[in-house]
Amino acid sequence: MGIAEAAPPPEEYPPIVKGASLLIAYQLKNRRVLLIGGGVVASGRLFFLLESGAHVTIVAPSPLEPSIAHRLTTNADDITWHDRDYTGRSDPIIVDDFVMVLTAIDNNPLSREVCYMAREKHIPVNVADVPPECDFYFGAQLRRGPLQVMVSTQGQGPKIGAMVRDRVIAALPENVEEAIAGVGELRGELRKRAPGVGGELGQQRMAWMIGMCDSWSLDLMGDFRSEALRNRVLEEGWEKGKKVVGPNDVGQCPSLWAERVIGEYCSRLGGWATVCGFLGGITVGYS
Ligand SMILES: C[C@@]1(CC(=O)O)c2cc3[nH]c(cc4nc(cc5[nH]c(cc(n2)[C@H]1CCC(=O)O)[C@@](C)(CC(=O)O)[C@@H]5CCC(=O)O)C(CC(=O)O)=C4CCC(=O)O)c(CCC(=O)O)c3CC(=O)O
Ligand SMILES: NC(=O)C1=CN([C@@H]2O[C@H](COP(=O)(O)OP(=O)(O)OC[C@H]3O[C@@H](n4cnc5c(N)ncnc54)[C@H](O)[C@@H]3O)[C@@H](O)[C@H]2O)C=CC1
Repeated sequence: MGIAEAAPPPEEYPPIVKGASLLIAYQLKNRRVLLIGGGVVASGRLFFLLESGAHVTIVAPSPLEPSIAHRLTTNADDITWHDRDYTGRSDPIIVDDFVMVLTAIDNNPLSREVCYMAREKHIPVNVADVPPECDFYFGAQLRRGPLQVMVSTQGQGPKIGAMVRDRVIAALPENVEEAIAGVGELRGELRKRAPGVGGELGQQRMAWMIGMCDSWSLDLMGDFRSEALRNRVLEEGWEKGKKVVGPNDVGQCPSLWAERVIGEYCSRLGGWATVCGFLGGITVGYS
């Protein structure tokens, strides 16, 4: 089929509205990052860098912001600290040795100099005090285990970004981490039963996972951490014609009403399996 034939009518494509950032989840594990500055902003940068598994070289004179001093003791292997001012082009520490450079100093001209040094070497740079010189911005973030959300306002309203982030936190289901863990394990086992990359099988795997996620509410997907339930949906669903099986098909959840009314008791009583089984007089066959 030719490209023209396959393409839907142009009005179905969203228009391109330039001026956005590219939001990506950058992998920094064991990569070396240069952080210049030791104040409040640097302390926030350090936290996120350490959580991402980076090795951070800090250049900043004493005294450091207290949380940075604390991380030096708790994460000694992940941080190299040079207790002095960074001097720009004349400094023995060169940007070439890092995959990313961050400045968080109260010195605009030096920040710009570091920025140009990094640009010359095509190393991505964030300059906290000079937004136009940033290759990337930080944003307001939240993390629940594997779940991460970042809000960006294109440099215009960072505090609004933080306020929106707080609303997202309030709207998150309590057990979203469990749901992700459950779905992660289900995907892993599906891959074992149906290995391989791409092709028709890949399409079928993806269609089945999408169907499963659509059929199970976020509140219930944590139950996929049960091996017995995973086996059951794989046996009764995937193995039988790639059929999507919902919670009702496996006696999992009577209704959204029940979900609301008894949800809070679930953890105490050992999870939805116990509660749904008890209410419906059903033995669901897993714990
Ligand atoms: C461009 C960017 C570059 C970058 O830092 O990457 C940048 C730049 C600047 N911020 C400044 C000020 C403030 N920044 C915050 C807060 C945050 N700023 C963050 C990101 C960003 N800030 C990037 C754009 C993000 C986006 O697009 O949304 C957050 C989201 C993430 C983080 O820093 O980790 C974090 C909230 C995190 C949280 O709460 O969790 C507050 C509020 C507060 O502190 O409570 C204020 C005071 C209020 C105000 O000024 O609005 C100034 C000084 C302005 C001046 O001198 O007047 C500059 C420089 C300038 O604008 O020139
Ligand atoms: N991106 C953001 O979220 C925000 C950015 N800013 C900007 O970030 C900059 C830093 O803010 P803060 O951390 O609050 O300032 P701060 O005054 O608390 O810290 C500045 C740090 O830079 C260090 N420093 C100064 N010259 C240095 C050099 N040559 N080499 C190494 N370290 C040096 C100081 O010793 C100090 O540790 C400010 O210029 C401000 O405009 C401010 C608030 C928020």
